[in-house]
Amino acid sequence: MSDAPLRLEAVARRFRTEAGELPVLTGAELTLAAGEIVALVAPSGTGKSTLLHLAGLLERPDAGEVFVAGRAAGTLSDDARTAIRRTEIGFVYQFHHLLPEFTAEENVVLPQMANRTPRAAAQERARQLLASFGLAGREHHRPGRLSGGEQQRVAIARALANAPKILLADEPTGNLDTGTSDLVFGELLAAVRGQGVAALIATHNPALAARMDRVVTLRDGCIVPG
Ligand SMILES: Nc1ncnc2c1ncn2[C@@H]1O[C@H](COP(=O)(O)OP(=O)(O)OP(=O)(O)O)[C@@H](O)[C@H]1O
Repeated sequence: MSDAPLRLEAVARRFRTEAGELPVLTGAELTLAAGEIVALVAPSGTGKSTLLHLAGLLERPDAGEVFVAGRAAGTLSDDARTAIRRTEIGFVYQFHHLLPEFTAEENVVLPQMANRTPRAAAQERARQLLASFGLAGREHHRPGRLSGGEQQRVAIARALANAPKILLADEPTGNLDTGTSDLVFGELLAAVRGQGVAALIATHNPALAARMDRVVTLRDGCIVPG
């Protein structure tokens, strides 16, 4: 399935530490089908964030290959990888990483303008996305004036702003209380399903993982069914 949105082929990554070489990933294989939502559930320190960084072209593997929409990323220049990241991939982190001096709307507009969307169209999409997350009327609030759940909703809207094919999320509701986490996570899943985005979502929460299409884990640096 060469045109799957995301495919990892024998991906390996090791780090040099004071204690010696640490082989974190040793041959990770994963294919995300179009619109498929996969939970990545694995103990702390087994390489979930490392895997997401490689899948998102933020880092390069020591061996193996990452394919985005069938295109091998390894041979591409950093600029070409940045362009793919901007157009094809959305990221959500545990902490929202919103720009504090910009409003909610501007935080969703900026990645679109970086992608050459005209401002008016970007604003329209930002308003629609924010409204779909229940944030109508709060578009002009800065992150500091929003609750934790609202901030995370803005971060999800921002990740979806450029209509990516792939969403990568690292504990996207991990800093919220249980009730808010359940709500925001449900909204994230609904948005991802509604837009047909393929998603790889790391979580420690088995109840959240059970709401996805498939669960995988990491064992000895490889991806296995969870
Ligand atoms: N840049 C780095 N240099 C050295 N070691 C690193 C580096 N990045 C990650 N590691 C190590 O690689 C291992 C995997 O880290 P990673 O952050 O991918 O795990 P994780 O499964 O996401 O953990 P958590 O659930 O705690 O976030 C850890 O032992 C970590 O200390």
